[in-house]
Amino acid sequence: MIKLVDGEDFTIHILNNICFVTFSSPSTRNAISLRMSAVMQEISWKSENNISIFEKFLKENNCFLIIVQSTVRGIFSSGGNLSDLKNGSKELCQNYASSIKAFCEILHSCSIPSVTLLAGPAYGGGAELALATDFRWSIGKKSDLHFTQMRFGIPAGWGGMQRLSELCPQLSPKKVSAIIVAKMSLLYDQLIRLNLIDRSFLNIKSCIKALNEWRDEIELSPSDVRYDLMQRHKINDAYQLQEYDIKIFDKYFLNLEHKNRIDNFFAKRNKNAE
Ligand SMILES: CC[C@@H](C(=O)O)C(=O)SCCNC(=O)CCNC(=O)[C@H](O)C(C)(C)COP(=O)(O)OP(=O)(O)OC[C@H]1O[C@@H](n2cnc3c(N)ncnc32)[C@H](O)[C@@H]1OP(=O)(O)O
Repeated sequence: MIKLVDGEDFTIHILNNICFVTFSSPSTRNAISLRMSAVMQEISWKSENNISIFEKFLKENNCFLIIVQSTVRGIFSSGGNLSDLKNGSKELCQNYASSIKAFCEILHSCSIPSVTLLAGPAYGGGAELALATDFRWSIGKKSDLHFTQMRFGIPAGWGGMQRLSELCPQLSPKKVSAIIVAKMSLLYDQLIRLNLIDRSFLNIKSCIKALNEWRDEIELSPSDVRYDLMQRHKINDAYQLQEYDIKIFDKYFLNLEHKNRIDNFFAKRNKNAE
């Protein structure tokens, strides 16, 4: 196991090519503290070569998947740490939201698939954190997202409003504003209907099994094709994306690896038929 962050309530480590971002603060129901945001700021800061400490860590340790999870039973996160925000001065809290936002930005913009494991509800900024990853998998059916920010008189500040429209085109910017203004919740069944929850599991064991299978499939894929495919999301223009897809298909079609894999397919089939 290789660790990047090793706090009592917030850790980031890589095990078997999977990076686990883990929140473990039962006493605050996994509220995101000022200290956690300071760590996020440090690891999200991009140096001269435009790569953050977090991305460097992922790259150097050949990470295939990023998992964001909670070890606190029954909840993903209660969002911003309200005690810290109540007691902290404006100066102390000035980088709080932008640091968490920068970390969320890396989760969905980096070239490694990311998934949040939800085994309970998320509130306010916790819901935004859950929206930062590419996928959301639910363990059980209690993974509701509660947009409670307006209870405290603020809009969502960690990129969650844009992410909602991005992940779910039927949630127009106007609909998202209405959700936030009215402190609405998106309950499990709605999240399924909106495709905001991608998979559901009865228990953690079956979820971990699926994660490991996913990891294995990624490892089995040819690394150069995988690399090229995982750059697609950086292209926003539809025409340029079409051109890119044609280019990478032509690059690999009937090359040695492609031919070998076809040979292996037939060899395996013939062996099974014997
Ligand atoms: C700036 C951030 C902002 C954003 O940008 O979006 C936000 O995130 S605003 C915060 C949004 N969060 C919420 O609206 C959730 C607030 N909390 C609750 O509604 C409830 O605590 C809960 C999460 C539904 C859990 O309820 P329950 O299981 O009944 O536990 P308790 O209420 O008794 O809480 C236990 C313990 O945890 C502390 N706690 C809970 N949430 C937070 C929080 N967000 N920040 C700090 N501490 C939190 C709570 O005070 C209790 O502590 P003790 O009283 O010391 O036991």
